[in-house]
Amino acid sequence: MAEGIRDKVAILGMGCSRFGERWDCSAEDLMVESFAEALADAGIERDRIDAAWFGMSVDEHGLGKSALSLTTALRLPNIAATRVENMCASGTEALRGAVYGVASGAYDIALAMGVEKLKDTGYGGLPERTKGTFEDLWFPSVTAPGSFAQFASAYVARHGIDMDGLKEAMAHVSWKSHENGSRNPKAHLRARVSKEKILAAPMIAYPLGLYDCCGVSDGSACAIVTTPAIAERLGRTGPLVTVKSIQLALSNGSEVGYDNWDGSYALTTRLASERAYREAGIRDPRRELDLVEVHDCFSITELVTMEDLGLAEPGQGWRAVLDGTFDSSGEVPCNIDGGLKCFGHPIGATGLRMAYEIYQQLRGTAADRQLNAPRLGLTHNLGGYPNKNVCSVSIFGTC
Ligand SMILES: CC(=O)CC(=O)SCCNC(=O)CCNC(=O)[C@H](O)C(C)(C)COP(=O)(O)OP(=O)(O)OC[C@H]1O[C@@H](n2cnc3c(N)ncnc32)[C@H](O)[C@@H]1OP(=O)(O)O
Repeated sequence: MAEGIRDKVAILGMGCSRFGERWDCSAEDLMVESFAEALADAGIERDRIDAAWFGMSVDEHGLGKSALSLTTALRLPNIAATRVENMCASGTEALRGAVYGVASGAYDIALAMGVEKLKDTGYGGLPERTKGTFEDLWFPSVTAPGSFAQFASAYVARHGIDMDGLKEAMAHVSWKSHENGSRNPKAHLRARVSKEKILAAPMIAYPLGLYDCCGVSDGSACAIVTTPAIAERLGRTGPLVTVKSIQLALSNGSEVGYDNWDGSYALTTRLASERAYREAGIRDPRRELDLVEVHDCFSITELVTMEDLGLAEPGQGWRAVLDGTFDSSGEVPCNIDGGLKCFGHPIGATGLRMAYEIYQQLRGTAADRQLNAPRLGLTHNLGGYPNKNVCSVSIFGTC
């Protein structure tokens, strides 16, 4: 029976670029920025890295879908490197490759890098033609805000609450993200915004207004991983952060193909989190998890995800949000770094950016955002649309 990866791999170093509108930088510059931080944090030279995984989602490369853009940008020493793509879970997919490579014993030290340079492409949530570097990207009939907005209408229909009540809870989610983002020097959108302003904002896709949407950002994040024994031999100081679980669940068509999914929740989040909790040995996530970083591409996604992860009862997530359960001072702080909403959402970097925040928090290096001695944190990505998606759930800990 497969025994999983629990505690077989430790994070030796992590880095994250500043996110935002980085017109002055190339994707290579962004990768060098996060890689330099991760190397310094790991305390190793680049030639100690045995293998690399590279997550990127939107852009086609002139070099095909290889990882050459990574190995040339970082001048990696002719090692094995693989590009992976799994929508918004691409960064976590890169981390999964690196962690599994080390856990299998094939490599001592591996790198996971995620990057996306979205602003240059014109990518965004509105329905229009966008430009890739080499290929036009064209979403003629569906947009991300339009698709995720349907979570909200399905949620009110299923749970019999009114849309005004739900909008208030969604405004709380966005208000919290802006509060958290304002304390993060690497975040893209750092302005604090009142709930009144959030509720009065222009509509993007009913009922999602401007502040219910994540930003469109450039950025990169990376991790260098190894075994706990090698980390110790390398003289790693401070709390050792290990990977407790990484699980993925992908839609198989049942949401759209059968009639028992009503659109008010993400089936894959429920499946991936059940598996992740089992692998990590977690029985009561709300009590055991000290913080979570979830895929708040839209405020309603965060709210629904709290229920799908078992952090709120079905139909009660909106109340828990309004009670402050997921605020920075709440029972389970969520998206303490600003989340996709305010840190930004350069798609291939997002999963690793979330891991970066958990890593900082567990090591006690999160500066103004530091929580009181957290020991266990979770990251969650939902790529694609509610009716057909890739979900990843990862758990990291120091215990
Ligand atoms: C992809 C998957 O697999 C799954 C997913 O994650 S789905 C999510 C994918 N990502 C998206 O859909 C992105 C959604 N967001 C957007 O498209 C855009 O932010 C938007 C359409 C909501 C607004 O874009 P826009 O109207 O072109 O705004 P833009 O011209 O860039 O900026 C105007 C101002 O609003 C601000 N702004 C832009 N987006 C903002 C946002 N989401 N929240 C707060 N402020 C925002 C800008 O900072 C700017 O402020 P200043 O005037 O003070 O400089």
